[in-house]
Amino acid sequence: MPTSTLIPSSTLTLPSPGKLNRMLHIVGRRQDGYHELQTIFQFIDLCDQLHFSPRHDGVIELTNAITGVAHDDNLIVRAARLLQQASGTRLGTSISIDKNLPMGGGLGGGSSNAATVLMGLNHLWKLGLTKAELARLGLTLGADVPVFVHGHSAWAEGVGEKLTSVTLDTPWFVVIHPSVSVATPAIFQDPELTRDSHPITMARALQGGASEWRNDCEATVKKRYPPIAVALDWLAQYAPSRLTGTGACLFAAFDSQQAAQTTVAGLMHQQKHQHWQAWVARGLNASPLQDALGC
Ligand SMILES: C[C@](O)(CO)[C@H](O)COP(=O)(O)OP(=O)(O)OC[C@H]1O[C@@H](n2ccc(N)nc2=O)[C@H](O)[C@@H]1O
Ligand SMILES: Nc1ncnc2c1ncn2[C@@H]1O[C@H](COP(=O)(O)OP(=O)(O)OP(=O)(O)O)[C@@H](O)[C@H]1O
Repeated sequence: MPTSTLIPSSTLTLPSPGKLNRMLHIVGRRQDGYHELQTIFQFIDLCDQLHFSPRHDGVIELTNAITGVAHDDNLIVRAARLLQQASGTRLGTSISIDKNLPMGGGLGGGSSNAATVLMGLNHLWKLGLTKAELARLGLTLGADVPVFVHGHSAWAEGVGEKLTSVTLDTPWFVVIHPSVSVATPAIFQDPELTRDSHPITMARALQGGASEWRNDCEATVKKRYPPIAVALDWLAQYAPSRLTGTGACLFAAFDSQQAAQTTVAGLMHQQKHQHWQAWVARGLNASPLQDALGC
């Protein structure tokens, strides 16, 4: 690429955090097949990093491919093109990514990348769209995009787009990926999935607290993916363990960083689980993306 197509001195690096569903109830199914949820989202400090270089020539390109995702299907490219079309800007961008979040892991990595692109390019291209407008655009890319635009821990209803900010405890989490890949659509299509949980109020959900929280996808995911059941049981020896989204990642909350690190260190010594990935991550109420953009 000739360097003259880049706009000088305007490169930007922004974080793209993961999320956990601290609880997830499925309370119904819509005509279009999507499910009505009640969930509590919390961000974690495990992040991808996106690097943006705006361009004069209108081209949108991701300069380093993500294995297994075609360039034009990548949510990064799709989000940038969507915003370009919606705003009518003639600017483009080159984007590169440092990928740290496991794909298809229930941490919302693809959705978070899309939200970081919408927020980052709205800023770099000086478009002036509101968060509500960006969230509406983002929802067409994935049900989890709006919460990453919203940028605060939230109680969510609908398919996850009706958001109310909440303030949660911010424990240290152990997050485990038991190295299996879960297909989200297959879980939501499973006839045995619990999809008739009684709706509860936000106040009741928050009062219930961590020990009461459950994920309605867990039974179906455990049945279809036995290694996830093994990992949930392993982690439950140390603290109540739960699935995030439709998995494959699962997590447990600890009071201190050291307690979480000791648990991960114990896991690393177990030969039979060495193929699992594990992280210690801090729960956050404000998204690092909002902090980076100062909003
Ligand atoms: C389960 C969660 O991770 C909870 O945060 C999300 O709701 C999933 O969000 P996502 O990965 O952004 O999901 P999408 O890419 O929008 O949808 C993937 C597929 O999951 C199913 N799906 C997703 C969300 C939802 N509320 N109901 C559904 O039935 C649909 O079959 C859809 O085709
Ligand atoms: N930039 C991207 N990063 C990750 N996955 C992407 C991206 N673009 C497209 N995808 C596709 O989206 C799928 C889901 O990715 P993602 O990491 O968001 O899943 P997830 O963590 O399970 O999300 P959720 O919790 O929202 O279900 C991937 O398997 C991949 O095929």
